[in-house]
Amino acid sequence: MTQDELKKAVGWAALDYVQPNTIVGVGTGTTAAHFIDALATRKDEIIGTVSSSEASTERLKSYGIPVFDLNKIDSLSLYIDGADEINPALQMIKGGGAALTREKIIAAVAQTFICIADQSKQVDCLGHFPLPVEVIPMAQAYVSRELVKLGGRPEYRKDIVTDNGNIILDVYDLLIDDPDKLEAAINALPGVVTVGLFAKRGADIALIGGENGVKKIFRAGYEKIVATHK
Ligand SMILES: O=C[C@H](O)[C@H](O)[C@H](O)COP(=O)(O)O
Repeated sequence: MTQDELKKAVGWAALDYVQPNTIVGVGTGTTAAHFIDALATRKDEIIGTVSSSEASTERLKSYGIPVFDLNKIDSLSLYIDGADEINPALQMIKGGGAALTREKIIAAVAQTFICIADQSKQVDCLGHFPLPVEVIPMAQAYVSRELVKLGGRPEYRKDIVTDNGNIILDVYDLLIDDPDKLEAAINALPGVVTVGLFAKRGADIALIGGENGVKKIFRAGYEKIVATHK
């Protein structure tokens, strides 16, 4: 199977976790796009969605799926999104598509975060994928110097302005042996909007697509959440 076929398999597998009469949090990227395609087949059962990017909002709306303002939502039971890397503790690097900040906000609101990814995203230790950091433009040089002090090699991502009007620094050569500590350290730098390290709030369930089908990995306590729709 191609990587895109594996992404499609997990995007459609996630559909079984969607409950009728709920609002669904929708992520960004090529894997999340497959989930949106799947969700469109059940659009009349759900109330609507909240979206983590303009790109996903556009795709959702192209199917006639309502997209709500997160500020109008009291609670969110489910968020489904991809990842660039995921470790055995279900901590992730995200932001390859520059949507990390809105993704992190929705992940924080959601009761359950299901990560959908093909098997190439599974790693023992995070950091092979360059770590995206969303930065306010005037802080680019300062934040870059601080990221070097933290052991990384930041590179400005050319031709990208985030949905929030900011820039992305991709940080290479980081050995992320303590994801919680690094997430807190980078988020504390003035000028940083968000780091794409999802350590404190990782995924609760991972659906990993491989040659032998979709493997499910649960954070302790989340095994009780089962796919109910068939
Ligand atoms: O900013 C983008 C997101 O974090 C994506 O979920 C991540 O980059 C994975 O994307 P894809 O599903 O295209 O591999």
